[in-house]
Amino acid sequence: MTQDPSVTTDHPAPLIPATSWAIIDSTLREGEQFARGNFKQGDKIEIARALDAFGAEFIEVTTPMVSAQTHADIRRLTSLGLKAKFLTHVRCHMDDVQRAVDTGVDGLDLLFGTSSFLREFSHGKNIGQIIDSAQQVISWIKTHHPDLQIRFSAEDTFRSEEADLMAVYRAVSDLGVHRVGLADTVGVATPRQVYTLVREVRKVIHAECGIEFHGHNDTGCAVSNAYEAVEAGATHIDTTILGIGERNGITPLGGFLARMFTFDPQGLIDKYNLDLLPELDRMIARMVDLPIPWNNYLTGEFAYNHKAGMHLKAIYLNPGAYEAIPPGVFGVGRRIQAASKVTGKHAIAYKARELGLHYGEDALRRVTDHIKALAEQDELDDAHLEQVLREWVSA
Ligand SMILES: CC(=O)SCCNC(=O)CCNC(=O)[C@H](O)C(C)(C)COP(=O)(O)OP(=O)(O)OC[C@H]1O[C@@H](n2cnc3c(N)ncnc32)[C@H](O)[C@@H]1OP(=O)(O)O
Ligand SMILES: O=C(O)CCC(=O)C(=O)O
Ligand SMILES: [Mg+2]
Repeated sequence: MTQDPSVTTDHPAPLIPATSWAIIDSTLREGEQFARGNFKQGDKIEIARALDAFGAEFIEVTTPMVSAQTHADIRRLTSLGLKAKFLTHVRCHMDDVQRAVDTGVDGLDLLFGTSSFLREFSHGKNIGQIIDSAQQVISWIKTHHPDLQIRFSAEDTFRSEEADLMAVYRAVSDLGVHRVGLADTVGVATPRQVYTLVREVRKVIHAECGIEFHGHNDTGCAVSNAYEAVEAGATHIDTTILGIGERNGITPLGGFLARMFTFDPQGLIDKYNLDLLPELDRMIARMVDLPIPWNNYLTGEFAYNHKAGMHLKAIYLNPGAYEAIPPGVFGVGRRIQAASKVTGKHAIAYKARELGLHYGEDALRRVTDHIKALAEQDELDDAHLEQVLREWVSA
């Protein structure tokens, strides 16, 4: 195989520079809401260290209101001396905030549901009361803990009235939050809606106020929506390793990075230790006792499996012909599956050459057809292919 010429890191100006956004990895918050997310303190430390080694800029942890143990866990995490900044996700309520401020975190991610669903069935507050609570809580934090970053998110953003959202975002921006959050809590938003709303929000908040996007994957749009958010000017994207979270989860770290790599490969290579991604995915798969999905972005067992003859011919010449992202950058390998009924003579010739066998053109056609016929009968593996190639070369 030729050297991998598909790594193109010489874009003059990336379409979306990796410096324009940061990851808030929420495996230790949203991930704890996953059906099988039940991390003990040791697991949390392992996850936090792994995310830090990877280069995640922020690590979001569950609210200390959960329990005394969770409170102690957060204090332990923030004492590890990691480079990543810790944020804790708390209700917009004085009790929660006062409990959170002594955990050693760098910031508080406040939230309040603004949709009619959540106003009626979750907390019972109207928009005026939400703004009043935000004012009380944010002013208190800014007075007593001015070093803490503050983010305010309108939970269930995409089922909220736009006028309500703008009133809330304008108010919290005026109160001096560092970021506002848009949350697609039930995974219903379309990419276009995300793009449009981020642009609208940008108009009512201060220029230095960041925009965070949190997207669930109920309708399969979590990665696209995160991408559209960034394209529209979002500065922070929530991810979890393998996408774990409530129901079927949120934007997966690997999927989001795969998407963004195509716009600024060198930017991602500079920012993150991308080849640690497989370890992150394996770590969470082990902890939640589930396999990594076979079609997982980048790290799934078959994410880099190449099989069809037409593909294989080109792949041997330049893997970029059928790969958007070179696997080696993310610490994974590709697999050439030449032994199948959809194989072709170029793949078989290549395999033969690897074994030091030479086939003339006619013999190559014959052995290729034979291999295809065998594969029509039964699965063929590489060992069987090798055996056939050795037998037929002298036949
Ligand atoms: C979409 C998301 O993922 S949002 C984040 C979800 N995260 C969590 O729920 C964190 C884990 N949760 C917990 O440990 C518990 O739910 C606690 C400690 C937060 C609260 O527990 P409890 O006091 O037993 O209340 P419970 O969970 O039954 O009900 C939620 C309460 O939060 C209130 N609430 C809901 N959203 C908010 C908000 N944004 N700000 C303030 N209060 C809120 C509700 O009104 C309700 O309080 P009430 O009983 O006074 O009406
Ligand atoms: O705080 C946020 O922005 C997101 C909360 C959440 O998990 C959600 O809305 O799905
Ligand atoms: Mg969520």
